[in-house]
Amino acid sequence: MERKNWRDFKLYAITAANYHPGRSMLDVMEQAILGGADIVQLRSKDASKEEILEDARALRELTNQYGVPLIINDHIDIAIAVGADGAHFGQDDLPLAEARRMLGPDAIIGISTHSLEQALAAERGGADYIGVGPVYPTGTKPGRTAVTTAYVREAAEHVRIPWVAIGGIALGNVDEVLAAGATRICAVSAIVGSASPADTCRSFRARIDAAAAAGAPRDDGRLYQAAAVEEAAETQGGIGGEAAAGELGSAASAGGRGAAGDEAAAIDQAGEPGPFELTLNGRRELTTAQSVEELVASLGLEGRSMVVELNGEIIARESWAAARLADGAVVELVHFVGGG
Ligand SMILES: Cc1ncc(COP(=O)(O)OP(=O)(O)O)c(N)n1
Ligand SMILES: Cc1nc(C(=O)O)sc1CCOP(=O)(O)O
Ligand SMILES: [Mg+2]
Repeated sequence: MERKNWRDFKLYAITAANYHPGRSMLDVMEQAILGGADIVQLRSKDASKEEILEDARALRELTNQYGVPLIINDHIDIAIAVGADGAHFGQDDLPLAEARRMLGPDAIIGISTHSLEQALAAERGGADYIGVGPVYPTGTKPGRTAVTTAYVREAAEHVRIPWVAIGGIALGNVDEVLAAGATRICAVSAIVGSASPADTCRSFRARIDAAAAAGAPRDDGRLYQAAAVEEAAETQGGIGGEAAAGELGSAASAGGRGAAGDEAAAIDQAGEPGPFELTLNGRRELTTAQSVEELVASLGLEGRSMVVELNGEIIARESWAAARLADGAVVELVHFVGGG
């Protein structure tokens, strides 16, 4: 499995067995990876060292299978023993220089930070990435003071190494964190405690990608958001008017594909709809959604002001249920956050 540069990670998933009783850690993390988590951390606070080692070995195998980096929280010896890609430390853990000496120059070393001062010290100290949080109060680390999106804004402005927002982040507030400048998101309970970690990760990825694309220029030189608003206004008589300049929009890579005739739903031999691949905002995704309406719902975006383009054509909202998705469909979603 080809590995991408770990620095390009967007969605960081962390284990927490207490959030998924009755489901195995490996199954939950595999679902998270399939949904788009592109870095994984083993964080185990209550298990014995032996159990953590066993989990670490199993997770190493799984992450190797998918070419996803594995980070071990707290236990540097276990990180070394299982050949993890790196380790994550807290402010009161091993000094960074010592961790580097033990793990070597190629290891990914992360450290939690709760203020800009700590972030800049981590940069100087040789951290490869930092955690920025907890952005919101969270039951996963109860009693910690939330740093709020104010620290996210500071990190966006001043931190030069990769950083990831963490703490109380869920689909209901992730847009706010992205609007504050985060480009990478880490979630524990929202992912592993979800009924469908894969769908939740897909939804996170769609929001992260959407925020990233909002300011990116298209091939035609226009901003995605501006172009989508203009095109929607032309096609739908003004839906784009719902979005105000400067709002967080979402969009996708350029280019539609295929004709409307390709849009029949994928049905497997047994007559059951099976997962198939589409390109969603420039990313190849697996989905079982059979229509635009189902896709929007699977991303947790129902009720949002949104423009949908399918294979190069804008689909009016009243046609979402009828607009069938098929293998190879190219979908671009532009949703608008806030009003006025
Ligand atoms: C990505 C990421 N950020 C922060 C943390 C928290 O680590 P730490 O401060 O060591 O606290 P515990 O996780 O050990 O309770 C993290 N694990 N991952
Ligand atoms: C493990 C951890 N570290 C944090 C930090 O700010 O350093 S916040 C946090 C908990 C994240 O879990 P959830 O996504 O369930 O809120
Ligand atoms: Mg720790």
